[in-house]
Amino acid sequence: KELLIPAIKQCIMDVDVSEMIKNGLGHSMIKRACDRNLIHIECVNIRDFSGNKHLQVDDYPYGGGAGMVMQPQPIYDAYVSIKDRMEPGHKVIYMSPQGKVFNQILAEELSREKDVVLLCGHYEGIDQRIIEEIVTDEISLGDFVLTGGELVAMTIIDSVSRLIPEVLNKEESHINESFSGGLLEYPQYTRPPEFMGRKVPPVLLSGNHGEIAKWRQEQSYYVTKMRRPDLIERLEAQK
Ligand SMILES: CN(C)c1cccc(CNc2ccc(C(N)=O)cn2)c1
Repeated sequence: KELLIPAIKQCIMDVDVSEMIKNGLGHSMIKRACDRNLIHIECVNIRDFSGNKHLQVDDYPYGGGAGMVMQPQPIYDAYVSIKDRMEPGHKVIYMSPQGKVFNQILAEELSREKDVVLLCGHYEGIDQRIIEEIVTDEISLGDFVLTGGELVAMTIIDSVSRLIPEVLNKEESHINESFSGGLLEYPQYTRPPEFMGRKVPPVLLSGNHGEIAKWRQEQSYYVTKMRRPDLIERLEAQK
């Protein structure tokens, strides 16, 4: 049964943070998807494989310098403890500032994978040899540094899970279509019709669905042009 469950199966991470991942992902969408066996998330603690009584998983960097580096052996042993339960050819993704910047296209690719391992490093990173030995892809959320890769893993889990069929209910699933047009979202309004003296654009109250769709397309294009002209260029390059 467990092997038949698609999508994200394994997060390899540090001991004191796996609770954060489980709790952080406890919120409704992910929990509901797990309960319905649409996704399966397991956390493996690298510290359980440290091999010494101090549960040490990091060490001083060769060549000196500040910070600590995670040793290769505990990570390797943690990976070996799960790899035979994974689909052959599964990706092992290491989250680091040196990785490929994550985006919706990459999220969609990952949502089609059966099994994915997310390797969360702490400290100043992990020994290069474990990257060469087991890592297939490196992903970054952007140009900033976190204390560990766990929050990156949670972000990837959330953005990928919501793309898996059936995870979002029918109301929620329209959201994917709007972004996947490559443009940013148009402004959204709901009740009341006037708030703090600000009215809802009349077209949205007109019931004229053709006009509404036209207004939304114009707004998406305008918002994108103003805030992310790079996305417009990318769209035009694709034509
Ligand atoms: C060299 N160094 C500091 C480092 C190297 C590897 C992992 C980590 C763990 N922290 C992370 C991970 C990812 C990101 C991101 N931008 O996706 C930000 N921080 C830090």
